[in-house]
Amino acid sequence: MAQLVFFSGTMDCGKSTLALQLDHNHAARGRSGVIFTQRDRAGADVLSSRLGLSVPAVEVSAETDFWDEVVRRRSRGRAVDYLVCDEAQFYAAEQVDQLARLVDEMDVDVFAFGITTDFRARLFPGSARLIELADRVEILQVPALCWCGARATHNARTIDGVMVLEGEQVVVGDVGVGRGAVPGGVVGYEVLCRRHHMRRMTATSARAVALSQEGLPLDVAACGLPPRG
Ligand SMILES: Nc1ncnc2c1ncn2[C@@H]1O[C@H](COP(=O)(O)OP(=O)(O)O)[C@@H](O)[C@H]1O
Ligand SMILES: Cc1cn([C@H]2C[C@H](O)[C@@H](COP(=O)(O)O)O2)c(=O)[nH]c1=O
Repeated sequence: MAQLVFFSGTMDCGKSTLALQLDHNHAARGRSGVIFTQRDRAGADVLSSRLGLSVPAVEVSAETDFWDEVVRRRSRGRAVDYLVCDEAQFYAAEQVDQLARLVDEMDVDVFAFGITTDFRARLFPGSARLIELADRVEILQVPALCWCGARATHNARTIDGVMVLEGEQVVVGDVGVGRGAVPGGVVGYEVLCRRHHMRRMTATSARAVALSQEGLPLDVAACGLPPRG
């Protein structure tokens, strides 16, 4: 029986890499799939992983109807056994409904990949609907890490290096500083554990605190402050 599976996590935890691996393994067994993505950092019509692999993909827009996409391909005689759907956090709730319908009524496996929450720790619409509808939500096995060494569970946005909690929900960018831009400055992202997301403590700000405490009779290492680098 086909399934709707949501592989979820923070930025930079290996989702796109896993998407490419799943596609490879299913294709190797003669199954026929279609790869979709939206707003990949590498540009339109491509699914890219930070490990260096990228493949052509169908760009999802607000007009995309997944049901129609599959019907069109099948009516041309092409098999569609599964869909790989990357950056699914950006999909509309109705598009996730279409994916669930494809699983139930056309027996198409859907493997969706996306970040759960935005920089304010609020669910994206696509992720919220996937959590509501998926047969399974899978958390990736190799965790991305916060600067303190704990598993990263949240995504922080920085503008000119400073963590922010205001702004548009969608700003394409990468972990690290300086790979996206908004009118107010240069956007970066950093993955953090919940404790440090709630304290607005990025690696940079934690290092600044550590420096300001230098010379105090405090065991800084015991406080879990980040290494200098
Ligand atoms: N140079 C590298 N060597 C080994 N692993 C790397 C390297 N660069 C990135 N990675 C791995 O790739 C992961 C990011 O993969 P990617 O699929 O692009 O993430 P996501 O789609 O979740 O944002 C990192 O968590 C890390 O494990
Ligand atoms: C937290 C957050 C992220 N984004 C964007 C930034 C990236 O372009 C993607 C996530 O891609 P990844 O392959 O998982 O790294 O989402 C955003 O638009 N808004 C946010 O709040």
